[in-house]
This record gives sequence, C-alpha cells and structure tokens, in this order.
Amino acid sequence: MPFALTELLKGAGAPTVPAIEVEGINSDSRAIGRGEAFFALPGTRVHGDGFAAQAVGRGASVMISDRQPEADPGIPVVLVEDVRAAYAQAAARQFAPQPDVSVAVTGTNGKSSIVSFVRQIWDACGIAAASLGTVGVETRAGIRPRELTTSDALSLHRDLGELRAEGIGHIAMEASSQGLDQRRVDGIRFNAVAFTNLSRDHLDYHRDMDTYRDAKLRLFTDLIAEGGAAVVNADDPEHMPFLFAALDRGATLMTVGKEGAFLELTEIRNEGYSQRVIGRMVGEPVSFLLPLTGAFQVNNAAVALALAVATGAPADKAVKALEQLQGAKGRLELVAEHNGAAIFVDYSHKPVALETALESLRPYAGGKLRLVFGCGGDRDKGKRPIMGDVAERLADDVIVTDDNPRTEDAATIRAEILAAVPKALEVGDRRKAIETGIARLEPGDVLLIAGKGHEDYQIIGTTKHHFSDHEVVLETLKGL
Ligand SMILES: CC(=O)N[C@H]1[C@@H](OP(=O)(O)OP(=O)(O)OC[C@H]2O[C@@H](n3ccc(=O)[nH]c3=O)[C@H](O)[C@@H]2O)O[C@H](CO)[C@@H](O)[C@@H]1O[C@H](C)C(=O)N[C@@H](C)C(=O)N[C@H](CCC(=O)O)C(=O)O
Ligand SMILES: Nc1ncnc2c1ncn2[C@@H]1O[C@H](COP(=O)(O)OP(=O)(O)OP(=O)(O)O)[C@@H](O)[C@H]1O
Ligand SMILES: N[C@H](CCC[C@H](N)C(=O)O)C(=O)O
Ligand SMILES: [Mg+2]
Repeated sequence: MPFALTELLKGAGAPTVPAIEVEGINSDSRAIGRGEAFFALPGTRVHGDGFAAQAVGRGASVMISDRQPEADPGIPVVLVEDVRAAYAQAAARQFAPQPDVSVAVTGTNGKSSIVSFVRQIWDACGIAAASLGTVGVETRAGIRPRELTTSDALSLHRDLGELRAEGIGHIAMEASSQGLDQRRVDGIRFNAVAFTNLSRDHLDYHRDMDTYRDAKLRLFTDLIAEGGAAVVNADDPEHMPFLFAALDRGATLMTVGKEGAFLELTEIRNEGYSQRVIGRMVGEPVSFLLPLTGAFQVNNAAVALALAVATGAPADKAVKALEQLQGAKGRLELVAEHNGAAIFVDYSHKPVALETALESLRPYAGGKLRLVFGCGGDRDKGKRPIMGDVAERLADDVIVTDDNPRTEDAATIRAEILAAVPKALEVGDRRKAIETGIARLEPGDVLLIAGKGHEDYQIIGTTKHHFSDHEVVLETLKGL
C-alpha cells in the first residue's frame, strides 16, 4: 500500500515535500526496496548520504536528509532538520496502528527485568501484552529474539504493527541510551515512563556521564504522552533530574522506594530465596512475597507495579501478580544446586550490576562466594579494572574468563581485569572456567557466573559460537 510522502513527513519541518507516493521507507541502502524513500541518517561511523547511489540503484524514489548531498543522486532530495526523528515518525505512520498503550523504561540496570514484570502483571490482569528489549519481543506465545535492546525505528514499528494485528494492545519496552540518542523510539508517545538508576555504562558511545544521563532524560523531557505518568525510583541518588523533568512535563509523578510516595518500601526480609516485602501503597499498608532473590528485584518489581497500575491494571490484582513473578532469564537466576552449594547465572556486565549481584548473594554464602566472569571486547575498556576491583572486594574466589571478546585480543581483556584482581585464577575458555568453578564448590558456597545472562553465544572475532552458561552448568553437573 503506497503512502503519501507529505503524510509520512508531516511535522518534520521540511520546507517543501514533493507530492509523490512511496512504497515505504528505509535507511539502509543495502536493504531498500523499489519505490521506497531513502532516509540518509548521520551515523556514528558514516553519513548515509554516501550510499545514495546504491539506494538509487535499488530503486529508491526520493531521499530525505539533513544536508545537501555532494553529488546529485538523480532523485528528489528533501531536507529536514532532524532526519533520525523524521525517520522514526515516518516508520510509525507506515506501520500504524500500533498498540494503544505503551510504557518505556530507562536506566542503567533493571530495564529487561522491569519490562518482563510489567508484561507479567498485565497478563495476570487479563490484558494482552508484550515486552520488547534485550531478550527480544516476548508475548504469552514466546520470545522472538532481536539484535538490539531498543530496535531501530523501522524494525520497532514493524514489530508494533504486527503485535497490534495479533490483538496486543499493551507494550512495555526498554529505552536504551543509544536508542534514545538515535531517536529510535521517537515515533511513540508513552502513556508511562520509568527511571530505574544511573551508573557507568556505554562510555565508549557517550562522551561522559552527563551526555549519558541527558540521553536517558529524553524519555522524560520529550517522549511522555500528554497526561502520562512518570515512575521514578527515588532510592537512586541520580533520580532528581528525572523527577524534575517529569514535573516540568506536567506528568503524574509516581515515586517508589524507601522514600516512595506511590509505593513506600518499609521492610524487606529474606524468606529462603524469596523476599517478604512490607510497605505502603498510596498510604495504605501492603505486603507481598516476591519469589525472587536480591533486594534490587524489589525496586524493579515496585517500578513495574507502578507502571502497570498507571496503565489500567487494578492495584489489588497487580500486587497479587507480584507473588507469581518469574525473573527475566539469566537475571540472578538459580540454575542448579550441587554439593550443598547454589549456582546462579546473572547478566551483570557492568560494575554496579556486578556489585549488586555479589552483595545480593552474600547473605546466602554460608561458605565462600565464588565468581566466574569476564568483560566484552569492543566495549567500554574503562569498566574492566573497575569490575576487577569489585570482584577483588566482594568475592572470596574469582575466575576471570572470556565474555564475547569480539575483535579484541581475549588475553589482553583478561589482563586488564586481572590487574585489579590479583587473587583471581585466569581460565580463558569459558566452559573450562565454569567447570573449574563448579569443581571448587563446597557445601554452603555460592557460585555466581556473571556477564552473559540469557545470551546463548560467545562472539569470537565476528563469529557467533553457540554458548550458554545455563547449558554448560547442567552439562557439567551431569558429567560429575
Ligand atoms: C553504535 C550504534 O548504536 N550503531 C547503531 C546505528 O548505526 P550507525 O549510526 O553507527 O550507522 P553507520 O554504520 O554509521 O551508518 C550510517 C547510516 O548509513 C547506512 N548505511 C551504512 C552502510 C551501507 O552500506 N549502507 C547504508 O545505507 C546505515 O544503515 C545508517 O543508516 O544505527 C543502526 C540502525 O539503527 C544500528 O543498527 C546500529 O547498532 C549497532 C549494530 C550496535 O551494535 N548498537 C549497540 C551498541 C546498541 O545500540 N546497543 C544498545 C544498548 C544495549 C544495552 O545496554 O542493552 C541497544 O539498544 O541495543
Ligand atoms: N535495579 C537494579 N539495581 C542494580 N542492579 C540491577 C538492578 N536490576 C538488575 N540489576 C543487575 O543488572 C543486571 C541486568 O539486569 P537487566 O537485564 O534487568 O537490566 P538492563 O537495564 O536491561 O540491562 P541491559 O542494559 O544490559 O539490557 C542484572 O543481571 C543484575 O545483576
Ligand atoms: N547489549 C550489551 C550487552 C553486553 C553483554 C556482555 N556479555 C558483553 O558482551 O559485553 C552490549 O552489547 O554492550
Ligand atoms: Mg536490557
């Protein structure tokens, strides 16, 4: 079905738009189809206008850009100020309608867990829902894996259009800092948004912590729907700018945490690997048993509860649903118990996440708290010694191994970590590292295998090899 270009570019600020119809849009000259509009995006490596000739060769009928191309591409060129934002709006219009209710979560840690929790709460309240993020697009029917945490605008809106066609009216999605910076979600106005916490991540992409925070703030300053709600984890020391941005926007503010006004957490007690949570919801006493390990999961559940209630879940049913929550795959997940010791897999690949995971498990380690971890290649190098230091301070026994070395030299990555954790043993091969960690277990110990969580691959060079921490644990135990 063709689309009027004037419609797709409404509000994009183009001085003139030719009165033509296009078959769709694309920003990739290698994938664009005949009769489609080529959006030349300013990339992190190159500007898309350098690929105009290829796009035209494949049949692109018009080019949208933020600058006049050096060579005449032979098709009309429409200039707009923010071509990434225009691309997101056009994608939303091409795949309209999208689900009626959408919420988004930003913050350094907890996003995947929270979007999964929101989906589970909606589901328990009889609301057909999906979550979108690092683990993929998830519905009651299963998971469709995706490449990025926040998909690019075109794939995102294609997914949203499909979900709506399947009868799904509610979606909860992760808004990564890169995704927000690159306007990938600008085609959506969110009924509710949430901030979890802020700590070091992605400093290979963002210049510094201020730029990183500003990218996340866009969700609050630019993307809340009129009359929408903003959920803020008031326990995080960095929450203030988010709170003020929400107030500035006139959003309904819902704070959660020890100082929370929507959900005030007064007491958390471990009951086995579950947690008894006591608090007040909008002033009324509330108590529930959260079947998840780690105090951080209580904050995640609180944020999810607020998002679900803000978007129509009845409060009493939503609280009940928390008692049935399943953790997102690979988020402080108890994978097995062996020789009186517990083995957890966790997606902590950032300093604060690793710190949180180790602190959460410490109370369960009657014996030693053991750790197997590594750091990714082609990612922020600065976090390696910081994570080494976390391991040195908070774990009793450490094995440093590989975690997606990508195109870097794996031994160099390990050395950068090991410099800060001299007590560690170095075992590059991740399978051997896990086997060694398990062989060392004594009754009362806890083993944390960190960094990969749900991932089922090890990327060496540019090749993805199948690898799952879960599988290796179970295979190792079977062989004993
Ligand atoms: C660094 C980064 O974020 N890159 C993303 C970005 O690409 P880019 O701007 O760097 O693109 P570029 O290579 O400079 O090319 C510029 C333009 O030319 C076009 N092009 C390029 C080559 C060509 O032959 N023809 C052509 O048309 C490209 O399609 C693009 O539009 O925009 C692309 C389209 O949206 C993304 O696919 C790509 O994600 C890459 C694959 C990536 O790895 N991103 C990671 C770092 C990421 O975004 N991660 C976050 C957070 C993870 C988390 O914390 O959970 C995520 O949301 O997943
Ligand atoms: N609220 C939290 N506070 C601190 N650490 C957390 C919190 N929630 C999760 N974590 C830690 O961060 C890891 C990643 O959690 P999760 O996948 O939910 O976050 P995310 O924000 O989606 O991360 P990513 O940006 O990698 O997709 C967990 O495995 C856990 O170690
Ligand atoms: N989405 C994140 C996850 C990293 C997970 C860790 N296993 C690694 O490879 O560093 C990224 O691509 O930076
Ligand atoms: Mg995530």
